[in-house]
Amino acid sequence: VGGPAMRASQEDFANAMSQVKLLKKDPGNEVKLKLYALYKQATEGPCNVPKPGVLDFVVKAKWDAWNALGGLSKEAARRSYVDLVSSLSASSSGRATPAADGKRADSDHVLVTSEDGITAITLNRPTKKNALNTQMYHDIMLALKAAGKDSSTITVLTGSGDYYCSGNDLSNFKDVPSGRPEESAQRSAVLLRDFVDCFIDFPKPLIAVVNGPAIGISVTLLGLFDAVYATDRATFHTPFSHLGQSPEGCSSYVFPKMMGPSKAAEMLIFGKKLTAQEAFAQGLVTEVFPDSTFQKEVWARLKAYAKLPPNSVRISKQLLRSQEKERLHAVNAEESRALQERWVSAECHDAIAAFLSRKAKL
Ligand SMILES: CCCCCC/C=C/C(=O)SCCNC(=O)CCNC(=O)[C@H](O)C(C)(C)COP(=O)(O)OP(=O)(O)OC[C@H]1O[C@@H](n2cnc3c(N)ncnc32)[C@H](O)[C@@H]1OP(=O)(O)O
Repeated sequence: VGGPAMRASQEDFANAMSQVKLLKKDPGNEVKLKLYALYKQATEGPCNVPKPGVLDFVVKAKWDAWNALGGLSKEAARRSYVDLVSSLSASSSGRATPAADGKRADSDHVLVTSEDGITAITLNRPTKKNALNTQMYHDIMLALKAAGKDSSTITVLTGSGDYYCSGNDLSNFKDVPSGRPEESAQRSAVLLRDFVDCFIDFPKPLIAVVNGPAIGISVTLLGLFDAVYATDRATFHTPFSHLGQSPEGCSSYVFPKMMGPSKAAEMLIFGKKLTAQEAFAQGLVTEVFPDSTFQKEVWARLKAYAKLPPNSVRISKQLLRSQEKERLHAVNAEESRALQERWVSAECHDAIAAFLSRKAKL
């Protein structure tokens, strides 16, 4: 990614730092900690100052928030800071926000819980079928960075409501400042690459609990998970050509290896939607469960896995991934570059416009 995006981002960052002082409403301690952490990460990089004593509550809370960002790049931290300030400014001034549903986009859409050795990240935007808005990409990255370092043995991604995830929020395309589509496409490509990198580099077992239909990027990423458990109600759909786009999530490399080139082409080029059983037959899904017992059976299984010795599990995961890591990063970079071009194409614009004007549905 070239210099212009970086310079623009630094300018945005400086503006956001000024804006934060003008907020009319106090955003609350949790948000203030998040802002502090992102600011430190953006300006100084990962936290490497000694951990303060437990009795020094405020300093400890700040340190924890900064430390939780792990190795998040300065650039990604800057972007998250800018997005967070912009959503706060919008809500404090009553303006419409970039979020597709008109509400403030914040971590309410990505819930994180940690229990029984399992950190669960839940996509929680059921009214939009858990479509991923920009803030959610950032929140998932933060959640993964934290989960990679916490004491849990395994990490789970799942959805709330009837969908697992309907993929990229197509309304993200509405937020392009007029006259700057190339810049916006470049920013999105950087975000996409950073986002997928977090899955490639995730250091412990990552398990998808696919509670319903999955579309787009939520399907392609499954190739980077260590196990994928699906309800028999789930479907797997990657309609990239219909949207004038191209595959991401390393699927252009992982899917052909996993299911053979022609089955991968049916999905990734021609947009064939798979049932859960078909996805199982292609190796994309590890096991399919009846919807009526899905949650009970899967969580019982996960709790048993989470009792395994965490270090052993982590080392095995890393060994399995290490052979392919470099290649996956290269594929991710290439796919992100291709999408950057697709996003400014007429084919893509027409498809998104059709969805947004409700002329098209998958
Ligand atoms: C950093 C950027 C990275 C980008 C990476 C590239 C990623 C690519 C992809 O993920 S491509 C896949 C994109 N997804 C789609 O094309 C799905 C679009 N949605 C639909 O076709 C349908 O909504 C449906 C099939 C998911 C569900 O249909 P139905 O059961 O009839 O429900 P509704 O259509 O009424 O949906 C309810 C509500 O949710 C909104 N919604 C659903 N999915 C999305 C979405 N992906 N983007 C935006 N909005 C979505 C839908 O508009 C409805 O909203 P409303 O109630 O009308 O306000």
